[in-house]
Amino acid sequence: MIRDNSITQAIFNYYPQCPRPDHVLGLKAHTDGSIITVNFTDVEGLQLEKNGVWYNVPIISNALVINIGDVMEILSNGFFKSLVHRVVTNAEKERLSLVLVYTLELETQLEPVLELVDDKRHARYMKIKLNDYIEKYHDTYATGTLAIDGVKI
Ligand SMILES: O=C(O)CCC(=O)C(=O)O
Ligand SMILES: [Fe+2]
Repeated sequence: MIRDNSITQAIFNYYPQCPRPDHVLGLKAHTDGSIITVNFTDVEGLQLEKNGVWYNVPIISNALVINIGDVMEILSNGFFKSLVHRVVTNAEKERLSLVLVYTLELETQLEPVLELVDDKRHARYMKIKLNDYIEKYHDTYATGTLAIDGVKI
């Protein structure tokens, strides 16, 4: 499924020092629209959400943080969950992260892989072309909802 035209994006995120971290987020809550995202940073700020609680992702020297993205959630029929995460700002330090976003060819039809669908476990995500999913992703990002919720059956 991952072919020559599969897309990998490298994104540098820069978060300047912020005098009011209690008022300003670095990046609002979202899931990634990727298969996986690899994140390299050496300053805290990334948080993930579980059951309504935000947890700090610790910095481990020279370690990468790997996030599961929406495409993996769809392909795995929900076995792997795409994580909601955000970045908070910091009054003392600026922060830089390098994020590698791995995804598929834009023409790929996303749907749960057939081996993970049977009578007992029906497909939990509707079929959608990656291109169309990305369009939904940008629309929902702007409105603060999650694209993945819109393709659940
Ligand atoms: O800056 C970070 O650590 C995370 C950035 C992020 O979540 C993203 O680019 O999707
Ligand atoms: Fe992200």
